[in-house]
Amino acid sequence: MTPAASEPVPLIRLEAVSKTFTLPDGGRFPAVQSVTLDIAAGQVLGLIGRSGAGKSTLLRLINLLERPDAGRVLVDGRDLVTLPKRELRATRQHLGMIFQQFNLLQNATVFDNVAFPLRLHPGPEGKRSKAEIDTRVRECLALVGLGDKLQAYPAQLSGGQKQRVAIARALAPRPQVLLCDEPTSALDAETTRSVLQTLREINQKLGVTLVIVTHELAVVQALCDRAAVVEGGRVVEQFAVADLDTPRLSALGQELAQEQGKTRVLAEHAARTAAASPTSVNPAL
Ligand SMILES: Nc1ncnc2c1ncn2[C@@H]1O[C@H](COP(=O)(O)OP(=O)(O)OP(=O)(O)O)[C@@H](O)[C@H]1O
Repeated sequence: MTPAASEPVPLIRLEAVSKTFTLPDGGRFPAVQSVTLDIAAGQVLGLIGRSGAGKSTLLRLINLLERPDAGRVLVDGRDLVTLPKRELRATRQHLGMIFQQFNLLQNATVFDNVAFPLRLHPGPEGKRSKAEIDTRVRECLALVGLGDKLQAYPAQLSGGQKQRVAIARALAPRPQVLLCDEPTSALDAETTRSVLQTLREINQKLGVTLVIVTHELAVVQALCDRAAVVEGGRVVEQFAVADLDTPRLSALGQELAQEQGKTRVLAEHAARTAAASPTSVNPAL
Protein backbone atom coordinates (compact mmCIF):
# COMPACT_ATOMS: atom_id res chain seq x y z
CA MET A 1 0.00 0.00 0.00
CA THR A 2 1.34 3.46 -0.85
CA PRO A 3 1.38 5.82 2.15
CA ALA A 4 -1.04 8.75 1.95
CA ALA A 5 0.57 12.08 1.04
CA SER A 6 0.02 13.43 4.58
CA GLU A 7 1.63 10.40 6.27
CA PRO A 8 5.13 11.20 7.52
CA VAL A 9 7.91 9.00 6.16
CA PRO A 10 8.98 6.73 9.03
CA LEU A 11 12.50 7.17 10.37
CA ILE A 12 13.02 3.42 10.04
CA ARG A 13 11.26 1.12 7.62
CA LEU A 14 11.95 -2.59 7.41
CA GLU A 15 10.57 -3.91 4.15
CA ALA A 16 10.05 -7.66 3.88
CA VAL A 17 13.31 -8.42 5.70
CA SER A 18 14.30 -12.03 6.24
CA LYS A 19 17.23 -13.69 7.96
CA THR A 20 18.02 -17.41 7.96
CA PHE A 21 20.89 -18.83 10.01
CA THR A 22 22.90 -21.84 8.95
CA LEU A 23 23.25 -24.20 11.90
CA PRO A 24 26.40 -26.20 12.77
CA ASP A 25 24.73 -29.40 11.49
CA GLY A 26 24.12 -27.71 8.15
CA GLY A 27 20.42 -27.15 8.85
CA ARG A 28 18.82 -23.78 8.25
CA PHE A 29 16.81 -21.75 10.74
CA PRO A 30 14.56 -18.92 9.53
CA ALA A 31 14.92 -16.47 12.48
CA VAL A 32 13.15 -13.53 10.80
CA GLN A 33 10.64 -14.08 8.03
CA SER A 34 9.53 -11.30 5.72
CA VAL A 35 8.98 -8.64 8.38
CA THR A 36 7.68 -5.23 7.36
CA LEU A 37 7.75 -2.64 10.12
CA ASP A 38 7.66 1.16 10.32
CA ILE A 39 9.13 3.11 13.23
CA ALA A 40 8.31 6.81 13.46
CA ALA A 41 10.81 9.39 14.66
CA GLY A 42 10.48 9.98 18.39
CA GLN A 43 8.59 6.75 18.99
CA VAL A 44 9.34 4.21 21.71
CA LEU A 45 8.69 0.79 20.19
CA GLY A 46 8.83 -2.44 22.16
CA LEU A 47 9.62 -5.69 20.34
CA ILE A 48 8.09 -8.38 22.52
CA GLY A 49 7.87 -12.14 22.22
CA ARG A 50 8.83 -15.42 23.77
CA SER A 51 12.42 -16.62 23.95
CA GLY A 52 13.71 -17.56 20.50
CA ALA A 53 10.96 -15.64 18.68
CA GLY A 54 13.51 -13.61 16.72
CA LYS A 55 13.34 -10.26 18.56
CA SER A 56 17.11 -9.71 18.91
CA THR A 57 17.75 -10.73 15.33
CA LEU A 58 15.10 -8.26 14.18
CA LEU A 59 16.69 -5.50 16.26
CA ARG A 60 20.16 -6.31 14.89
CA LEU A 61 18.82 -6.13 11.35
CA ILE A 62 18.00 -2.45 11.94
CA ASN A 63 21.68 -1.47 12.20
CA LEU A 64 22.86 -4.32 10.00
CA LEU A 65 24.72 -6.12 12.78
CA GLU A 66 22.89 -8.92 10.98
CA ARG A 67 22.65 -8.53 7.21
CA PRO A 68 19.27 -9.56 5.85
CA ASP A 69 19.10 -12.28 3.19
CA ALA A 70 16.24 -10.40 1.60
CA GLY A 71 14.40 -7.11 2.01
CA ARG A 72 15.33 -3.50 2.59
CA VAL A 73 16.35 -1.63 5.76
CA LEU A 74 15.54 2.04 5.23
CA VAL A 75 16.79 4.67 7.68
CA ASP A 76 15.74 8.19 6.77
CA GLY A 77 14.79 6.80 3.37
CA ARG A 78 18.23 5.28 2.60
CA ASP A 79 18.59 1.54 2.20
CA LEU A 80 21.44 0.42 4.48
CA VAL A 81 21.75 -2.89 2.62
CA THR A 82 23.02 -1.19 -0.52
CA LEU A 83 25.12 1.54 1.11
CA PRO A 84 28.87 1.44 0.48
CA LYS A 85 30.86 0.45 3.60
CA ARG A 86 32.01 3.98 4.42
CA GLU A 87 28.52 5.45 4.26
CA LEU A 88 27.17 2.51 6.24
CA ARG A 89 29.71 3.24 8.99
CA ALA A 90 28.64 6.88 9.05
CA THR A 91 24.93 6.00 9.09
CA ARG A 92 25.49 3.54 11.94
CA GLN A 93 26.59 6.52 14.03
CA HIS A 94 22.92 7.52 14.03
CA LEU A 95 21.94 4.13 15.44
CA GLY A 96 23.27 3.67 18.97
CA MET A 97 22.90 0.32 20.70
CA ILE A 98 22.91 -1.04 24.23
CA PHE A 99 22.91 -4.68 25.37
CA GLN A 100 21.74 -6.81 28.28
CA GLN A 101 25.32 -7.47 29.42
CA PHE A 102 26.43 -3.83 28.87
CA ASN A 103 29.48 -4.79 26.70
CA LEU A 104 31.84 -2.27 28.29
CA LEU A 105 35.61 -2.31 27.81
CA GLN A 106 36.72 -3.74 31.16
CA ASN A 107 40.26 -2.35 31.04
CA ALA A 108 39.17 1.19 30.22
CA THR A 109 37.84 3.85 32.56
CA VAL A 110 34.28 5.08 32.34
CA PHE A 111 35.59 8.18 30.55
CA ASP A 112 37.48 6.12 27.96
CA ASN A 113 34.51 3.81 27.40
CA VAL A 114 32.31 6.77 26.51
CA ALA A 115 35.07 8.46 24.49
CA PHE A 116 35.67 5.26 22.50
CA PRO A 117 33.15 5.80 19.66
CA LEU A 118 34.13 9.47 19.41
CA ARG A 119 37.82 8.60 18.96
CA LEU A 120 37.02 5.78 16.55
CA HIS A 121 34.74 7.63 14.15
CA PRO A 122 35.01 11.19 12.84
CA GLY A 123 32.05 13.50 13.47
CA PRO A 124 30.09 15.34 10.75
CA GLU A 125 32.85 17.99 10.73
CA GLY A 126 35.75 15.53 10.61
CA LYS A 127 38.09 14.24 13.33
CA ARG A 128 37.04 15.43 16.75
CA SER A 129 39.46 17.43 18.90
CA LYS A 130 40.50 16.26 22.37
CA ALA A 131 38.61 19.16 23.94
CA GLU A 132 35.47 18.36 21.95
CA ILE A 133 35.61 14.71 23.05
CA ASP A 134 36.23 15.72 26.66
CA THR A 135 33.20 18.03 26.68
CA ARG A 136 30.91 15.50 25.02
CA VAL A 137 31.94 12.64 27.34
CA ARG A 138 31.30 14.77 30.42
CA GLU A 139 27.96 15.92 29.00
CA CYS A 140 26.79 12.35 28.35
CA LEU A 141 27.90 11.05 31.73
CA ALA A 142 26.16 13.96 33.47
CA LEU A 143 23.02 13.10 31.51
CA VAL A 144 22.94 9.57 32.95
CA GLY A 145 23.86 10.75 36.46
CA LEU A 146 27.46 9.50 36.46
CA GLY A 147 29.35 12.79 36.28
CA ASP A 148 31.39 11.73 39.32
CA LYS A 149 32.56 8.36 37.94
CA LEU A 150 34.84 9.47 35.09
CA GLN A 151 37.90 7.62 36.38
CA ALA A 152 36.15 4.51 37.73
CA TYR A 153 36.51 1.13 36.00
CA PRO A 154 33.47 -0.98 35.06
CA ALA A 155 34.31 -3.58 37.75
CA GLN A 156 33.83 -0.86 40.39
CA LEU A 157 30.26 -0.11 39.26
CA SER A 158 26.85 -1.67 39.98
CA GLY A 159 24.86 -3.24 37.14
CA GLY A 160 22.67 -0.17 36.83
CA GLN A 161 25.71 2.12 36.68
CA LYS A 162 27.29 -0.09 34.01
CA GLN A 163 24.16 0.15 31.89
CA ARG A 164 24.22 3.94 32.35
CA VAL A 165 27.80 4.05 31.07
CA ALA A 166 26.67 1.97 28.08
CA ILE A 167 23.82 4.43 27.49
CA ALA A 168 26.22 7.39 27.71
CA ARG A 169 28.58 5.67 25.25
CA ALA A 170 25.73 5.00 22.83
CA LEU A 171 24.55 8.62 23.07
CA ALA A 172 27.98 10.19 22.64
CA PRO A 173 27.84 10.37 18.80
CA ARG A 174 24.34 11.98 19.04
CA PRO A 175 22.33 9.12 17.52
CA GLN A 176 18.76 9.55 16.28
CA VAL A 177 17.91 6.05 17.44
CA LEU A 178 18.87 3.93 20.41
CA LEU A 179 18.46 0.18 19.89
CA CYS A 180 18.10 -1.55 23.26
CA ASP A 181 18.51 -5.33 23.52
CA GLU A 182 16.98 -6.47 26.83
CA PRO A 183 18.46 -3.39 28.56
CA THR A 184 17.13 -4.18 32.03
CA SER A 185 17.05 -7.99 32.08
CA ALA A 186 20.23 -8.20 34.17
CA LEU A 187 19.01 -5.59 36.69
CA ASP A 188 16.87 -5.74 39.83
CA ALA A 189 13.42 -4.12 39.95
CA GLU A 190 14.52 -0.86 41.58
CA THR A 191 17.47 -0.37 39.22
CA THR A 192 15.25 -1.29 36.26
CA ARG A 193 12.88 1.54 37.21
CA SER A 194 15.66 4.12 37.32
CA VAL A 195 17.25 2.97 34.05
CA LEU A 196 13.82 3.09 32.37
CA GLN A 197 13.37 6.61 33.74
CA THR A 198 16.70 7.59 32.15
CA LEU A 199 15.65 6.05 28.82
CA ARG A 200 12.35 7.94 29.00
CA GLU A 201 14.18 11.23 29.53
CA ILE A 202 16.47 10.49 26.59
CA ASN A 203 13.41 9.95 24.43
CA GLN A 204 11.48 12.97 25.71
CA LYS A 205 14.24 15.53 26.17
CA LEU A 206 16.57 14.57 23.33
CA GLY A 207 13.90 13.19 20.98
CA VAL A 208 15.86 9.95 20.49
CA THR A 209 13.76 7.17 18.99
CA LEU A 210 13.92 3.98 21.08
CA VAL A 211 13.50 0.40 19.92
CA ILE A 212 13.52 -2.00 22.85
CA VAL A 213 13.65 -5.77 22.80
CA THR A 214 12.23 -7.09 26.03
CA HIS A 215 10.44 -10.08 27.46
CA GLU A 216 9.35 -8.00 30.48
CA LEU A 217 5.80 -6.77 30.04
CA ALA A 218 6.38 -4.23 32.83
CA VAL A 219 9.03 -2.58 30.66
CA VAL A 220 6.54 -2.22 27.81
CA GLN A 221 3.96 -0.74 30.18
CA ALA A 222 6.44 1.68 31.69
CA LEU A 223 8.11 2.93 28.55
CA CYS A 224 6.66 2.01 25.17
CA ASP A 225 4.23 3.94 22.93
CA ARG A 226 3.83 0.98 20.61
CA ALA A 227 4.49 -2.72 20.77
CA ALA A 228 5.13 -5.25 18.04
CA VAL A 229 4.62 -8.90 18.97
CA VAL A 230 7.14 -11.28 17.40
CA GLU A 231 6.28 -14.98 17.02
CA GLY A 232 8.24 -17.50 14.97
CA GLY A 233 10.23 -14.76 13.24
CA ARG A 234 7.17 -12.76 12.18
CA VAL A 235 5.49 -9.65 13.54
CA VAL A 236 2.04 -11.02 14.28
CA GLU A 237 0.52 -7.90 15.83
CA GLN A 238 1.25 -4.22 16.46
CA PHE A 239 -0.65 -1.81 18.68
CA ALA A 240 -0.49 1.46 20.58
CA VAL A 241 0.21 0.42 24.17
CA ALA A 242 -2.27 2.96 25.61
CA ASP A 243 -5.09 1.61 23.42
CA LEU A 244 -6.95 -0.87 25.59
CA ASP A 245 -10.17 -0.63 23.57
CA THR A 246 -9.02 -2.39 20.42
CA PRO A 247 -8.97 -6.15 21.07
CA ARG A 248 -5.46 -7.66 21.05
CA LEU A 249 -4.99 -10.65 18.78
CA SER A 250 -1.93 -12.45 20.14
CA ALA A 251 -1.68 -14.28 23.46
CA LEU A 252 1.13 -11.94 24.54
CA GLY A 253 -0.82 -8.84 23.50
CA GLN A 254 -3.76 -10.07 25.57
CA GLU A 255 -1.52 -10.87 28.54
CA LEU A 256 -0.10 -7.35 28.37
CA ALA A 257 -3.63 -5.87 28.22
CA GLN A 258 -4.54 -7.84 31.36
CA GLU A 259 -1.48 -6.53 33.19
CA GLN A 260 -2.31 -2.99 32.05
CA GLY A 261 -5.88 -3.45 33.27
CA LYS A 262 -4.62 -4.51 36.72
CA THR A 263 -2.21 -1.56 36.86
CA ARG A 264 -5.04 0.81 35.92
CA VAL A 265 -7.33 -0.58 38.65
CA LEU A 266 -4.56 -0.23 41.25
CA ALA A 267 -3.81 3.35 40.14
CA GLU A 268 -7.52 4.28 40.30
CA HIS A 269 -7.79 2.70 43.75
CA ALA A 270 -4.71 4.63 44.95
CA ALA A 271 -6.16 7.87 43.54
CA ARG A 272 -9.53 7.27 45.29
CA THR A 273 -7.79 6.47 48.58
CA ALA A 274 -5.68 9.63 48.35
CA ALA A 275 -8.77 11.75 47.56
CA ALA A 276 -10.69 10.26 50.51
CA SER A 277 -7.93 11.01 53.02
CA PRO A 278 -6.34 14.30 51.97
CA THR A 279 -4.51 14.59 55.32
CA SER A 280 -2.32 11.67 54.31
CA VAL A 281 -0.75 13.85 51.62
CA ASN A 282 2.68 15.06 52.64
CA PRO A 283 2.20 18.82 53.28
CA ALA A 284 5.74 19.41 52.06
CA LEU A 285 4.79 18.34 48.52
N1 LIG B 1 24.10 -16.63 14.81
C1 LIG B 1 23.13 -17.54 14.90
N2 LIG B 1 23.28 -18.77 14.37
C2 LIG B 1 22.30 -19.70 14.43
N3 LIG B 1 21.11 -19.48 15.02
C3 LIG B 1 20.90 -18.29 15.57
C4 LIG B 1 21.88 -17.26 15.56
N4 LIG B 1 21.37 -16.16 16.19
C5 LIG B 1 20.14 -16.50 16.59
N5 LIG B 1 19.84 -17.77 16.23
C6 LIG B 1 18.58 -18.47 16.47
O1 LIG B 1 17.52 -17.69 15.95
C7 LIG B 1 16.39 -17.73 16.81
C8 LIG B 1 15.99 -16.33 17.19
O2 LIG B 1 17.00 -15.80 18.03
P1 LIG B 1 16.85 -14.37 18.71
O3 LIG B 1 18.02 -14.17 19.61
O4 LIG B 1 16.59 -13.36 17.66
O5 LIG B 1 15.51 -14.59 19.56
P2 LIG B 1 14.92 -13.72 20.74
O6 LIG B 1 13.47 -13.60 20.48
O7 LIG B 1 15.69 -12.47 20.89
O8 LIG B 1 15.15 -14.72 21.93
P3 LIG B 1 15.80 -14.46 23.39
O9 LIG B 1 14.84 -13.59 24.12
O10 LIG B 1 15.91 -15.82 23.96
O11 LIG B 1 17.13 -13.82 23.13
C9 LIG B 1 16.79 -18.58 18.00
O12 LIG B 1 16.28 -19.88 17.83
C10 LIG B 1 18.30 -18.59 17.96
O13 LIG B 1 18.82 -19.79 18.48
